[in-house]
Order: sequence, then structure tokens, then C-alpha cells
Amino acid sequence: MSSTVELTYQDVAEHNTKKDIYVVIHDKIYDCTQFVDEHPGGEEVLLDCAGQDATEAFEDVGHSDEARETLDKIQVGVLKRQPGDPAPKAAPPTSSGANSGSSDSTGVGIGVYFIILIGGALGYLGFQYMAKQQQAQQAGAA
Ligand code: HEM
Repeated sequence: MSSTVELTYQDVAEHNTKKDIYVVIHDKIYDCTQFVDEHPGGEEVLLDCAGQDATEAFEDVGHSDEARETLDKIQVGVLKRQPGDPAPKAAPPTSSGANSGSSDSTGVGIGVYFIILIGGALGYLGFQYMAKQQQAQQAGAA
């Protein structure tokens, strides 16, 4: 069912409670109210995106064709984009572990660099220490 009802982002934003959830995915508007309790990914993630653009969140999970078919059934309209509308919201971290690790935030990236840097520095100091020990041993043997 494809609908031509046009709603603005402001209209969608009003549907942001568990009893009344709209989300935007690829500029189409979906009414998830009936579906929220059945969502295999849990209601929490849908509530996080309620009244917002969930395109990125939806795609990040890598939903199946079956999930996309469900979308067709619950579409209520299309988004009339206006300048200044917020960008799609990224997927919130999920405890289910679905797709975990593939969408690291920059914070995690910097953390990893930091650990590598510390590791390198410790390795270098260790190497220097060993070299000094060896020198001392050789000097003692001579
Ligand atoms: C209204 C749109 C949505 C529909 C119709 C939908 C449908 C589904 C379906 C059918 C599944 C089962 C696996 C599959 O077939 O891919 C699923 C899983 C999942 N969904 Fe959605 N979903 C929607 C939106 C979202 C959003 C916005 C998120 C936000 C992150 C999300 C997160 C998840 C997660 C994390 C799983 C995996 C659950 C697991 O395997 O433990 N979904 N969804």
C-alpha cells in the first residue's frame, strides 16, 4: 500500500509516544503503533526513534526483506522535507548485540589509538630496559 499523504517532519514529531508512534525511513512515514509490541528488536529501539527519522537506525541493523515487507503494510504517507529538518538518527547501541562493533563511534576510535600508543610506548621502554640489562651483563662478563 503506497500512500501519497504528505506530512511534514513536525507532523511526524507529534507521534512520539508508545500509543502513537510514527517513524520516517527513506522519506516514507510508517505508523509502528500496532507493531511496536511485536518488533523482534524490542520496543525500546522504536521508542528511541519515535517521531523521528529512523533511516540510519533501520539500515544499520541490516533488516531482512521480510522486515521491509512489513514496512509496506504500515506506511501512512511520505515525508515533505523542509529546510532545517533534522538528519536521520543513528542506531542507538543495542544490548542484543546485533551488528555490534561495525558502527564504532569516533570516541571508541580515539580510545583504540590511545591504547595502541600506550602499548607502543611500553614496548619501547621494555626494549630499552632489556638492552641496558644485556649491556650491563656483557660489561660484567668482560
Ligand atoms: C518500523 C520499522 C521496523 C520494522 C518493520 C522492523 C522489523 C524488524 C524485524 C521483522 C526484525 C527481525 C529480523 C529481520 O527480519 O530483519 C527486526 C529486528 C531488529 N530490529 Fe527492527 N524494525 C523496524 C525498525 C527498527 C528500528 C528503527 C530499529 C532501531 C535500531 C530496529 C532495531 C532492530 C534490531 C536491533 C533487531 C534485531 C533483533 C535481534 O536479532 O536481536 N528496528 N526488526
